[in-house]
Amino acid sequence: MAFNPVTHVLFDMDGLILNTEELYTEAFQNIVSRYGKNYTFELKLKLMGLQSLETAKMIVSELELPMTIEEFIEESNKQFKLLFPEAQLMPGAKRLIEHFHQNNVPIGLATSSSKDSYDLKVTKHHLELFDLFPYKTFGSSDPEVKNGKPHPDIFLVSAKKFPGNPKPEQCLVFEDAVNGVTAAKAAGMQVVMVPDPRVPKELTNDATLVINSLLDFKPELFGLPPFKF
Ligand SMILES: O=c1[nH]cc([C@@H]2O[C@H](COP(=O)(O)O)[C@@H](O)[C@H]2O)c(=O)[nH]1
Ligand SMILES: [Mg+2]
Repeated sequence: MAFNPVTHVLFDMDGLILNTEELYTEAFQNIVSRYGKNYTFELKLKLMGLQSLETAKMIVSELELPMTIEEFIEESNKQFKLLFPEAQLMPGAKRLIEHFHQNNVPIGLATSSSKDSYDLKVTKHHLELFDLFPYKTFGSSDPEVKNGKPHPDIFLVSAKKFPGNPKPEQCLVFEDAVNGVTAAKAAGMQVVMVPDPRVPKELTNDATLVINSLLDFKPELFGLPPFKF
C-alpha cells in the first residue's frame, strides 16, 4: 500500500509515548476490586482515548458500581497521584520524537488527558522530552475540544496550532487506541497505529499502517526524513 507524504506529525500520549495504559488499568482495578468487579480489557477498549468524565461515567454504569461519578473520580485521582508520577516511556518514543525535533519536522501533542493529568505523568521524569513539543492540546481540559475521541475535534484543534495552517492530509497521527484511530481518520488524517497486542485485529483495520512498536516506524514511508542509523 502506498502512503501519502506528510509534513506535520501529531502524537497521542497515553499508551503511545507513556505506558500509562497499564497504570490506568491498575488504578481502576484497584477501585473496582473493592466491589468484586473486574476492569476487563473489553471495557477498557471502549473507553481508551475518551475524555476523563466520559470514562468515569462509563465505568460506573457498565460495572454498576455503588458509587457516584464524583466519588469514582475522587478515588481515581487518589490512585493516579500514586501511580502516574512513575510512568515509563514506551519503546522507541524518545528516539522518534527526538528524530523529528532534530530534523525540524513540526510535532504536536494531542492527548485526551487533562492538563493536570499530563502534569502528574510528565513533571517528575519526562519534562525534557515533552518540552520538545511546541504545540500541545489537552482534550479533557481544553474548551475548544468539544467532543473527545472518537470525534475528530482534538486533531483538528491540534493541527490549527501549527504555523502555516497545514491541511489535515499533511498531518500524520500516531495512536495506540481504536477511538484515536477513528478520530484521526474522521479528521481526514493518515494514522499509524501501535496497538496493545490484545486489541482484536479487525479493530485495527481503519489505521493507515499498524506497527508493533514505534521502533519499527520508517519515516521515509510518509516522505519524512529517514533515520540515518
Ligand atoms: O483505561 C483507561 N484508558 C484510557 C482512559 C482515558 O484515556 C485518556 C487518555 O487518552 P490519550 O491516549 O488520548 O492520551 C485519559 O484521559 C482517560 O480518560 C481511561 O480513562 N482509562
Ligand atoms: Mg492513547
